[in-house]
Formats: sequence, C-alpha cells, structure tokens
Amino acid sequence: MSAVMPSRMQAAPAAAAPILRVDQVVKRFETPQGPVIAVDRMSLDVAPGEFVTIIGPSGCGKSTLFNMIGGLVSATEGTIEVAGERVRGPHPAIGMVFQEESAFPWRSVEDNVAFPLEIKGVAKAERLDRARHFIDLVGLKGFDKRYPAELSGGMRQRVAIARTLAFEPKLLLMDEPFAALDEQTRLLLGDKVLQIQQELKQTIVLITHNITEAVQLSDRILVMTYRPGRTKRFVEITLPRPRTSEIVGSEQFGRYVAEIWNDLRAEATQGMQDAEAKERGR
Ligand SMILES: Nc1ncnc2c1ncn2[C@@H]1O[C@H](COP(=O)(O)OP(=O)(O)OP(=O)(O)O)[C@@H](O)[C@H]1O
Repeated sequence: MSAVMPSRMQAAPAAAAPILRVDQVVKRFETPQGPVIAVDRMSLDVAPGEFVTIIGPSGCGKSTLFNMIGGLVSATEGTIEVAGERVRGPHPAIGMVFQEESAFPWRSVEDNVAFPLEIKGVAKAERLDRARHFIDLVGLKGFDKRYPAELSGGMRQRVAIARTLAFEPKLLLMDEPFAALDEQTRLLLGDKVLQIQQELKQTIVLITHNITEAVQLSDRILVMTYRPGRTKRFVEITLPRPRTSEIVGSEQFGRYVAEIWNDLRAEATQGMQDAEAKERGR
C-alpha cells in the first residue's frame, strides 16, 4: 500500500488549532457584601501569531480574566486551555508582563534577561548569548551591563518583556504594560512590540483600557461590558501590517478609535457613576 496520502487530504490542511482557548469562563468572588461576578461566561479563541487585545473600562474584569488565563486565579466555571493543555496554575507556555515594573533591581540587564535560562540550566555562555539576542530585539543593545535604576521606566519595562520572551512562551500575556508611561513613549514602545511580534510570530494577548494602543497593535479587539464583565463585541482591525505608530494619523485608524469609543462610552459612564456613588457613600 502506498504511504502517500490521497491528494484530497493533502489539499485540505486542518485550520491551525488555537494557542489559547477560553471557554465559557465565569469568575465569582464571594465578598462580605455578597457574591461579585467579575467575569461572566466569556469565550475567546486566539490563533497562533494573532494579537488580541481585551479592552474595557476600569473594574470590568480585565485583570481577573488576565489572571485566570495566566493561571494565577482559578475560574469558578468554564475552562482555559493553552497549547491544548488545561490551565490549572502557572503554565510554562504562558509568559506574563505586568503593569508594575518587575525587572530585578539587583541584576544587570543581561542577568535579568538571562534569568529564565539560568533556571532552565542553560550554560552561562549560551544564556548570555541568547539574552543578548532578546536585549537587541527590544531595542536595548548596549545597555547589557546597566542596572534597572540607571534606566527609564520604558526601558525597564522592555527589560521585563525581554526576560519574559527569553522563556520562549507560546503565549505572551501583557496587562497594561505601558500604563505608567507617557503617551509618546507608549506609542514608540507599541512600535517595538509590533516589531517583536512580527519577528517572532509571537501570539500576544494584551489587556488595556487605552483605545489608541488597542487599535495600533491588534488584529482583533474584544470589547468588554462593565460589570459583570462580558463580551460586548469583537472588532477586527484590518489595518495593514507591518504597522508603525504612523498609522495613528490615518483616517481608517480614526474610524476604528471612534467605533470602539462608541462601544465603550456607555460602559465607561456606568463605571464612573459607580465609582462616584461609592465615593458619596463613604
Ligand atoms: N479578590 C477579589 N475579591 C472580590 N472582588 C474582586 C476581587 N478581585 C476583583 N474583584 C472585583 O471584580 C471586578 C473586576 O475587577 P478587575 O480588577 O478584574 O477589573 P479591571 O477591569 O481589571 O479593572 P482596572 O482596569 O481598574 O484594573 C471589580 O468589581 C472588583 O472589585
């Protein structure tokens, strides 16, 4: 019998399996004031190499969803799978970058980035070599020997990104990584992220409340409702790639921003009213 597959089968390759599969996930917190449903039946599939942003107003459940995907918080209902495996705790296929700076202050840039390789037992010469590759990738060439305190906030976040990439995660999860930075630095670091994604074909899920950042970077945006956090809508961003922050000035970009703001406005207004009511009740 011939070992060659019938041509009909060869001509119909299966669609790539998603790297991330979030299926009907719910998170309920029990509080002294009663249960709080932070995330309510959310589902999301992310394809290999895709850049998906989850956007929503403050308090809508973004971080809760992020923490569930990253295995830091368990889901009350539903399942999360990464690379075909159920997430039940921190998973080696998932790299996480947080809003707070997380570069180790006592280690130089190269020792920060080489850290995951050190844990994996990679020999010193090789790990420094590979660390240098990721340092260059995030645009910090020449800063290998510097310490975090000698760098700007944006540079320190890039050290954190390089260190996370050194784990070679199948999924890079980022929670508001540039929230503490000014708008110009944010846009320029967005360019860096776009470049990294293109070079590594990295699958990325970003959490943000910044509409410009979401449109600049994403293939798809998931807009969340405010409390309980549900999927309001998916918006596909068909802006051409490779992209840079120059796209921010284009008409099409402006239309996407307006469209997403239109979706978010009612949610954000409710969030603001809730926060004000809480202030008044104090
Ligand atoms: N550990 C917890 N216990 C009780 N309630 C919680 C807990 N963590 C989050 N919540 C509640 O769940 C809801 C969603 O919170 P979450 O932090 O996920 O929102 P968010 O969209 O990330 O907000 P922000 O953008 O302000 O960080 C909020 O009502 C919050 O008060």
